[in-house]
Amino acid sequence: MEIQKLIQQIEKKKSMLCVGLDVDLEKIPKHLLDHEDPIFEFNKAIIEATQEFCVAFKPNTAFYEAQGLKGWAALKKTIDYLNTFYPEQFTIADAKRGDIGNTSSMYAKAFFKNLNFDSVTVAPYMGRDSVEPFLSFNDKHTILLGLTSNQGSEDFQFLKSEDEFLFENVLKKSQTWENSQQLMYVIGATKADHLKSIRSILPNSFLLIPGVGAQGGSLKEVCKNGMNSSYGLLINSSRGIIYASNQNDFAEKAKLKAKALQKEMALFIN
Ligand SMILES: O=c1ccn([C@@H]2O[C@H](COP(=O)(O)O)[C@@H](O)[C@H]2O)c(=O)[nH]1
Repeated sequence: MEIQKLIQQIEKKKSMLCVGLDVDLEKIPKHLLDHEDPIFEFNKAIIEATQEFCVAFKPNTAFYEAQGLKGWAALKKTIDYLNTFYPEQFTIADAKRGDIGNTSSMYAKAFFKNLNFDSVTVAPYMGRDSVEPFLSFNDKHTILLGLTSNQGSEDFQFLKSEDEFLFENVLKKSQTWENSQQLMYVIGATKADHLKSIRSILPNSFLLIPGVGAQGGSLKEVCKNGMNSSYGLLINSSRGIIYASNQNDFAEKAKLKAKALQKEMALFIN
């Protein structure tokens, strides 16, 4: 999907919400387990209930890979469902890949060609040649882990050299890579106090922001510090939406959570 189309959707829906489809069989309503494909049944209900309030969906592939072949099949059915019935939704495979060049090319093929996601998350640690194979897909987006939401981000991402944090160095260097205009970045909502300085490095890039809700990040702080003139944010919530209830009313409750987040975001969208 072209960025312009994503921006139009944000304007139309007054939403920057990304719904995370992190499906854990132990957390979904028990009655769904009787279905042949409980993960897909759950996703379909969540997508139907929340799509009017969001502009993106993000399955985290770990939750599907953990279920083996059945999980991968459910992931494929989910992305096909989105591409068929909601092609206006931006899709993110949260897979956090990256390897030597020829292997990265295969990861890119898997998520962009085979599964047909709009974007995939990629770890920057192996450097330029591990990321450029993803960037060679013209109509697709590579979302680089910039500053993550977890506590362990302190271990490496905040190491300082020549007055610069390692994560800042990663952001700057990645902007010199070929087709860097196709890069987006993951920045944790729990690190909202760094968003202003990140915007001085990346004034135009879209940022995927996980960590509101269950991880305690503030939506208001994220919007205040992280938006740019093209909105520039996709704000993810997974558990806070999809596990709002584990009863028969799970989809209705997810809808209410998505609606509440959209309402809060709308205050920041013209
Ligand atoms: O820094 C990061 C990078 C990725 N994530 C992922 O986002 C969602 C967050 O889920 P919640 O339930 O809303 O906390 C999940 O898939 C993470 O793996 C992140 O949280 N932080």
